[in-house]
Amino acid sequence: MDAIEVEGLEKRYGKKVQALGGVDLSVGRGEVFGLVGPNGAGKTTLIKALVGALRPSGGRARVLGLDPLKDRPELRRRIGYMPQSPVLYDDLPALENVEFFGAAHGVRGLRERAREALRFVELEERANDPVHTLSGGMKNRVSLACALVHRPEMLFLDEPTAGVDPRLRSRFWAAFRELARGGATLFITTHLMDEAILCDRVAVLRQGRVVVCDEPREILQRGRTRLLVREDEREEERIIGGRAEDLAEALHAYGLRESVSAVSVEADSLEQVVLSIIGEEA
Ligand SMILES: Nc1ncnc2c1ncn2[C@@H]1O[C@H](COP(=O)(O)OP(=O)(O)OP(=O)(O)O)[C@@H](O)[C@H]1O
Repeated sequence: MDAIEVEGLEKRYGKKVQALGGVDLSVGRGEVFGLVGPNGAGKTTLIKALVGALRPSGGRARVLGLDPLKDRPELRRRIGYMPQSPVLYDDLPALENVEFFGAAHGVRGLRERAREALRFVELEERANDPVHTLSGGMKNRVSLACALVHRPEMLFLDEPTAGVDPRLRSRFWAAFRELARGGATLFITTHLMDEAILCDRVAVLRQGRVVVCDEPREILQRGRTRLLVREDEREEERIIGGRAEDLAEALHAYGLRESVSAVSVEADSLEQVVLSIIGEEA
């Protein structure tokens, strides 16, 4: 059984807004799964539906084999959820915030486990500082510690690195990979394609529908490659497909003649490919 199974999931807000228009996707156990898409595409709505924080208007969702609404108490014990904006008690020390979440999950050996979670996000030395004295990035790290204090099998992270500096971002991603190596499944929304590329698979959501769901390198192959060849005094530019085979085929024509003095290749980035997919769909 997959960690997440979603079929035809719909969510309407009132009569006008259809936030999810029939989402189908599945996420395997131990996978690091990325969800990308423009503002308002429905990413947060989908996460909320999966953690049992809202009632879908239609379709079906299973997380760890459970119904997010009917089985919410059990689901909450087994998943961690880091919402888009940290929900923390500003006046309480970082450690007590983590303990609060741990206590809600009935964690045993609470103090030690909360310390361990803060150590994991490298904030142990700020454990006793009130949250309002921490920087934005540090608050995000406390929020991540709160989401994983009960060692969940599955983590939902809604833009966990928004407003986080590049060094800290790479630390977060190292932490995500470590959790996945330990067997956890991660479901992460992001706007950053250099993060999406680190996921095992990525779904692109647009206007409440999944338009692509694949491994990043497969998505990249949908892009275009710009080939520039200088031969004698002439420079020739060709646009070819994004697969390695497309490049080989295009180069056959030149046979690496000595007169070919320079070849340069520019492949679309994941961001360009995703933007063109979103554009095509529009
Ligand atoms: N509580 C709500 N009531 C009414 N409309 C809502 C509500 N929450 C979200 N929406 C609408 O649903 C759509 C999807 O919103 P959602 O927050 O899921 O998008 P998102 O992909 O997470 O966006 P972002 O990248 O900006 O965080 C948007 O049109 C949004 O305005």
